Amino acid sequence: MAEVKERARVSDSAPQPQVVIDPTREPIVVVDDLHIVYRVYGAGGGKGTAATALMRVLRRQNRPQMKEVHAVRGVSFVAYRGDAIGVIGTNGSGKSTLLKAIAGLLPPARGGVYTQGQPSLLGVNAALMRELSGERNIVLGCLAMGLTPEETRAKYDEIVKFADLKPGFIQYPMSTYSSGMGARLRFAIAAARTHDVLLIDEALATGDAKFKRRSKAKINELRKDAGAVFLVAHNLDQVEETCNRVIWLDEGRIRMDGDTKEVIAAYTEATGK
Ligand SMILES: Nc1ncnc2c1ncn2[C@@H]1O[C@H](COP(=O)(O)OP(=O)(O)OP(=O)(O)O)[C@@H](O)[C@H]1O
Repeated sequence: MAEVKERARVSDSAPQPQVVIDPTREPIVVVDDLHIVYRVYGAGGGKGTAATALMRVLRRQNRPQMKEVHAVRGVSFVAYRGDAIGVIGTNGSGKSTLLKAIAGLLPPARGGVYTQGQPSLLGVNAALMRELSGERNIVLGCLAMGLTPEETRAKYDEIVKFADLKPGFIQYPMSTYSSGMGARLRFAIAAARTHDVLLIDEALATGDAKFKRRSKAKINELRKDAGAVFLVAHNLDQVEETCNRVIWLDEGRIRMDGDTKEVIAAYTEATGK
């Protein structure tokens, strides 16, 4: 496994660490001074009671106030071919936002994301159709990922086997699945093809121990062909087992980026988790 150069730990107020470029490896994702800002309309206008609404009318504030949430604040790093990067941090530190931005689902307020190839975001909320059967979702999911009908047919059995649903469930609507079953099927579909950049957001959190073991093996397999894999997870064991590098986000900024064991040790010490 290629060595990832480590960056120094920084305090909250200090500027974020310099990006260390490794010219011997092929860059797959370049994130350059990325800022993501959400705009929340209606925020800051009190508790939304009739009285506050009346005040707004009297003050001729027709539009509710808008609040900005600066979720990612100047994040920069380079992910190289073969990297499996765990993204960790406390609730609200910006992990999911960073993944969505890499997937191209959120426009940067400043800076940019450059990827080699097409990023695929595999999240617990991945867009499968709840009212359709698992069977139909496999076919639609594969076609949506760009597989041909022949490739879809060839992959079908492997997907069903990997999802390992209870007998018969593959013909039932996904609305009848437990959250764990849905997550397994989504993961199985996404794992059916190789991805240039694979982004996994807590997808494995709902699986049982056996599924977690199998999905870890699958991620390692995907890693061989993928450009880079990103994994957001609260379960540090899972990150430790799967990733060769970890980015620790703190209030939208990179606190540390480097070797998995060292970053997790520093994070555990700082947060007591
Ligand atoms: N759609 C949204 N609109 C407004 N603010 C948002 C939205 N999504 C996230 N945020 C805010 O952006 C910040 C980062 O959220 P994000 O979900 O990226 O954090 P996270 O590290 O993934 O959190 P968690 O561990 O709880 O999943 C938080 O302050 C959150 O409240």
